[in-house]
Amino acid sequence: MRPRRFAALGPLTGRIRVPGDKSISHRSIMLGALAVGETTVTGLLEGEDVLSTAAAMRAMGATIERDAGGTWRVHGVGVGGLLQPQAALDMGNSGTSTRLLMGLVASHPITATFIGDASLSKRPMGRVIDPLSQIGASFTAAPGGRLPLTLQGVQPAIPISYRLPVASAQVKSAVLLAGLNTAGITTVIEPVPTRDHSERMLRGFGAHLDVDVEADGTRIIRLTGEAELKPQSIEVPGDPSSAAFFAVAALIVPGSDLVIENVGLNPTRAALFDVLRLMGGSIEELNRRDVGGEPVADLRVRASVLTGIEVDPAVVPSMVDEFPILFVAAALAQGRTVTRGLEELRVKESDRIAVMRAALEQAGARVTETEDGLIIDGTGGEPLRGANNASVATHLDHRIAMSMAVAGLASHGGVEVDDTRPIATSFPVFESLLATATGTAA
Ligand SMILES: O=C(O)C1=C[C@@H](OP(=O)(O)O)[C@@H](O)[C@H](O)C1
Ligand SMILES: C=C(OP(=O)(O)O)C(=O)O
Repeated sequence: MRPRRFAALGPLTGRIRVPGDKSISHRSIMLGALAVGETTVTGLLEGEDVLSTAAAMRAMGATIERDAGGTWRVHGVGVGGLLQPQAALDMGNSGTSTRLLMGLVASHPITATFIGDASLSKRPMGRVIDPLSQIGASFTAAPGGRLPLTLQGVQPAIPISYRLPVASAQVKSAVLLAGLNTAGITTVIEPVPTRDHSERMLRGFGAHLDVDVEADGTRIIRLTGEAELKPQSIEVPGDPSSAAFFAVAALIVPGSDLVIENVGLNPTRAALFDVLRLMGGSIEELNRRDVGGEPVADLRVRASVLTGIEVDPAVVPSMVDEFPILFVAAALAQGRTVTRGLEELRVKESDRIAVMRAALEQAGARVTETEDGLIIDGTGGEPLRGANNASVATHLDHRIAMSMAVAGLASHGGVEVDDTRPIATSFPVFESLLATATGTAA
């Protein structure tokens, strides 16, 4: 454990740049590892989750290297060319690595064992075991469909048409990635749209993929299998899910005026910024442009008086990882914020509804937990009391650790986070950027 106390550090000012998008970074490595030739990636997130993906793709035959200038070079094996890994694939804390790689392995004639840390070993894998069993892969898993899990892939695999029972980009992506090495057309029917990086990037790498949108918004995604992927040169935009912590910190710490550069604003990801604006947050988009086929802007965020709102459950998939930090904003807002439709938060790195309720209460916020969300009565801009002497429990969850760190910045007594190590899974430079933005760097 590496505990740290976060207390008021003064306003956040100047300009910062957050690391590359985690979802796009995972996919850059995976698709590069399946292309024939050299894919180059700049701005890759060098967080533990993405490094777990890279290690696994190496173990299955790809060559993946970082040059001195920070560019990553991936030499792929070609679709169908993944090799049998010689040891268990350690996925660490990363759900995305596990579920997407299960999809890849499922349509190759290889067997792989997936292991992970205590948090990942509690997370449900049945949601990918189900469709991947339909294509013909077989599984032995710990009770409840959890890790450790051994997957025996199949060749030839059966092309399926699969309707997603949960709104999950990971499940969608697992099925599509399995479809890459499956003859025929693999179809995913997505009643509620989720992040579309897999679709964009599969097309970018030259796969044949069509998306039809029905009148009610259902998306029908068809991928033609036995694809030949062509190597790409990828520039990864900054991660909106990382920018979120600094955006909320700048809104709630009086006197802040911060520019966060190069933030990816794909509409399937960026709903937090819209919700914060609806609450009265001053978030301006500067220099809107395109980076690697994704919309990007610099965000200028100024301290603001926030007002509680009812968050429309329809936006949940477009900000699914941002609720912990939204709860912190709500705890400092004037009036009540109501969130619903968050049941998926209970199966992330921790049960993010229950864990944030406990942590925010400990810091002095007024919070009520419901089955599928939190109701928060904010302080109206007054700092929180702080967590006194007890540290808040983060349960190996990076987003809880960073959210409660930000809560500490807007508290009288500070907030001690019990373990800051998990922050390195998605945002290894979080603490150093915080020091930069608050002018407290050594
Ligand atoms: O596809 C992805 O890259 C991700 C999808 C989301 O998970 P679910 O698909 O399980 O909602 C998200 O929480 C995760 O951080 C990254
Ligand atoms: C849920 C997350 O990631 P993963 O599912 O990849 O562990 C996250 O980063 O908040």
